[in-house]
Amino acid sequence: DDWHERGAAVGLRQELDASGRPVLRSVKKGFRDFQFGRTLGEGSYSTVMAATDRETGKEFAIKVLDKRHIIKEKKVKYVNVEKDTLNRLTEHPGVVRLYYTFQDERSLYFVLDLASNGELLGVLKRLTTFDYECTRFYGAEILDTIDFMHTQGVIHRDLKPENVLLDEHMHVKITDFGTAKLLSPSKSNQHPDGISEAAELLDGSDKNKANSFVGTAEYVSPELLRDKTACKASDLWAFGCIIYQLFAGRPPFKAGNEYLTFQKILSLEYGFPTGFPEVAKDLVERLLVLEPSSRLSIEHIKNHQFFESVTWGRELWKQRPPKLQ
Ligand SMILES: O=C(O)[C@@H]1CCC(=O)N(CCc2ccc(Cl)cc2)[C@H]1c1ccccc1Cl
Repeated sequence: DDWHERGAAVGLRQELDASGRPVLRSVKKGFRDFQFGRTLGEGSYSTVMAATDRETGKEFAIKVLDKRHIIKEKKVKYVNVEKDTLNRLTEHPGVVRLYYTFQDERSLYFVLDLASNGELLGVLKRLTTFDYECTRFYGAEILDTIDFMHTQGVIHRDLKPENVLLDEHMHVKITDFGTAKLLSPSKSNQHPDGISEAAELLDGSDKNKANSFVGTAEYVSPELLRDKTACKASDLWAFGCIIYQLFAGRPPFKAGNEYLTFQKILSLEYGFPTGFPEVAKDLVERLLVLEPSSRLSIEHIKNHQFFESVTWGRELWKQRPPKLQ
């Protein structure tokens, strides 16, 4: 892999074995190779720290998990899901990249991209709401990334503005895949081809349905609440909530406590504030639909009038993001 080439290129001291043959070892690094900096975020099972590679000066975000806590809370499965998901989702600009992992007796470490402009939620809170152009641009980058995840057979299951990070150029980097659902390879790279996709959605018998996990109250889908199953369309429900929130400055379903929020979701109890753009309203209304198979597919969302002027694909990520004001 490129770590060896990189190692050779920068002239790392080359170990030689007894007979003088170069010992090829992965240039994977460990705790001592980094200068740890500020804490970027605290999760229930992890802490993310900024860290600089002492040798190259490159900055990373390192997610640190305490083994004892993970084992005590029976979350070992999530650790492996996050690693396997990130390893499957390489090479897309909208997904935070996992360079490598390492461990010591106490902790596990994930060496990730540093998205230096933090969470989309933070920017939204500072601005209160996004204008049409910014909502369309960030909505497009998030949708393009969801499309990539789904074709790779990954359902994120906890999409929300806190999990949409912004890199140094203000492009989207989606993170936090510990609660993702990896579909079996057969169900991965298909676009909604009608029969099998619809069947997977409708009869709920498909074994790829997730269970025993509920995302963040405001963005959780009705099917997850009703029958504890998540499917690709569950990410599109969350996408609808995010588009609504960028324009309205708050999520569509929010009540005094989780139970009341769940009730609003299951009864589709939400409204649009005055001034909510009609075209965006139409899109959101076709995503916040109780029946998952009746929600717009990604292709239909891309062709919706709201995204009329967007050029999808690689071009999207080469554009300079609109000024957030
Ligand atoms: O899959 C891997 O990359 C290695 C394989 C070898 C290994 O021991 N681990 C750690 C396994 C593990 C997972 C959870 C806990 Cl709480 C403790 C150990 C894995 C690991 C190391 C560092 C970070 C994450 C993981 Cl899953």
